[in-house]
Amino acid sequence: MEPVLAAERLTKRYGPRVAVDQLSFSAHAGEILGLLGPNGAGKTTTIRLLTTILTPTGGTFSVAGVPSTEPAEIRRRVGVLPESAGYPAQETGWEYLRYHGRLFGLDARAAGERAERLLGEVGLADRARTRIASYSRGMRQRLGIARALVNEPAALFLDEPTLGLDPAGQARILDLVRDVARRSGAVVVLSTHTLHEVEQLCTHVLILHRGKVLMTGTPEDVTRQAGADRLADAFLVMTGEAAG
Ligand SMILES: Nc1ncnc2c1ncn2[C@@H]1O[C@H](COP(=O)(O)OP(=O)(O)OP(=O)(O)O)[C@@H](O)[C@H]1O
Repeated sequence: MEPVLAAERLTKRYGPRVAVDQLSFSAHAGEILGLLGPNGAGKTTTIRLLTTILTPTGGTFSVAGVPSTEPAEIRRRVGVLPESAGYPAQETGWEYLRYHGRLFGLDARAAGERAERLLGEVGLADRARTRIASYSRGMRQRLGIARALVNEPAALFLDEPTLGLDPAGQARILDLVRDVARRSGAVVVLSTHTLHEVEQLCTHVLILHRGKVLMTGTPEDVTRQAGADRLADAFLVMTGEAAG
């Protein structure tokens, strides 16, 4: 089976600083890949490269077989919830999603229907016609995930999707991500600092440190390879060793 997402020595430099250093990995349909790493490890830069917001300084990647040399085509196949998304407060959730559907070329009716369906999928059907200004943070995050799904992407990127949410809000996002991966068959890549979230949700993990891949595999593989009992301990062992 061809990977949906593949990176080969993907690199991003800012002057002398290497934010992402020869990153290679692949992910297949239905996988949920957790990007882990301490602050500054390169998680956000990786997501920005793979969604074509940034241009690599080295290496290549592909999404659903489309090479990184065709960024416009990649953009049609990816969805992203950025680290801190802004929303038009005066619009309703439905208007917001319909607008994005139109941007991706749906006609008014199809875009309206897509908006309706997605709002249902993320548990916002009853708030479809209220202004985003009245949405809680958790609701906005779910709206952001719906927006990222408007173009039915092959790869969905979520940058710290549960940041700042209470435990119930976090659990709701995790259930939603699991549902999306199962229903759509998309590869989901999410960055997080919450290790128990990764243990509960991710089929694979990629641990980054100073822009390099320290380890990759299933959460169980990574835990075992680090000689730890829990992923959290494995993470500390690896990033601690690498830093020391
Ligand atoms: N525009 C930029 N100019 C210069 N350096 C940058 C820029 N963006 C990121 N960096 C550097 O690249 C490295 C990786 O940053 P990145 O934001 O990708 O890390 P991260 O793993 O997402 O961190 P966090 O967990 O804090 O969000 C850091 O050293 C950061 O300072």
